[in-house]
Amino acid sequence: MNLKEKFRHVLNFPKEGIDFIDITTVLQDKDAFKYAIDSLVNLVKDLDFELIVGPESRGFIFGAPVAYVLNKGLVLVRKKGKLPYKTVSVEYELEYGKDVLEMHIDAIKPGQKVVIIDDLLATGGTTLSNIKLVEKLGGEVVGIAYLVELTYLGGRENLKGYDVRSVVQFESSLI
Ligand SMILES: O=P(O)(O)OC[C@H]1O[C@H](OP(=O)(O)OP(=O)(O)O)[C@H](O)[C@@H]1O
Ligand SMILES: Nc1ncnc2[nH]cnc12
Repeated sequence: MNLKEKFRHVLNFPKEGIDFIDITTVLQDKDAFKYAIDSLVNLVKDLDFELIVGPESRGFIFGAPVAYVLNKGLVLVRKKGKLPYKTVSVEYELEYGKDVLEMHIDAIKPGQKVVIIDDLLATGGTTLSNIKLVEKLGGEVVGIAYLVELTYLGGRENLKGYDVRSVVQFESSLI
C-alpha cells in the first residue's frame, strides 16, 4: 500500500501559503484506513504504557482505534470549554493559529506512562501542549506517534528528548 499517495493536498487552506494534508481521502478508503491504523499500532506496540492521549479532533480518529486494539485507556485533550469536569489547561500555537487545550485533572495518575497519538506533526505546538498537560498531572510521555510528519516544518526539533515516530513523511511543501 502506498499510503502517502492517498492523502489529498489542499493548497492555501486554511490560509495562503499552507499545503494542507487532507486525511479524509484516507479515512473514506477502507483499505487505506485499515492500513493507517495497523501502521500506527505497529509503530507503538513495543512501548510500555497504559494510556493513549488523543488531541481533538483528528487525534481522536486515530488514538481511539489504536487504544482499542492495544487494550489501553484513552485520554481526551479538548479545545477550551468542551470538557465537563475540572481541567488543567495550556495555551498553544499551531501552523495557522492559537488556542487553549484542556485535559481532565484526574485523567492521568502520577507516574502513569502515556503515548500521544495525533494525525499529523507540523510545528509541534499542539504536541508540546499535550506534553505539558500530561506532565502537569505527573504522567510520563514514553512515545509520540503520528500518521503524517511534515519534516520541512521541523516539529521534531521542538520535541527533543521525546521518542517521536511517524508512519508517512512529507519532506517538502507543494507551495
Ligand atoms: O504540529 P502543529 O503545528 O501543532 O499542528 C498539528 C496539529 O494541527 C491539526 O489540528 P488542528 O488544531 O487544526 O485541529 P483539528 O484536529 O480539530 O482539525 C493536527 O490535527 C494536529 O493536531
Ligand atoms: N499543513 C497541515 N495539514 C494538515 N493539518 C495540519 N495541521 C497543521 N498544519 C497542517
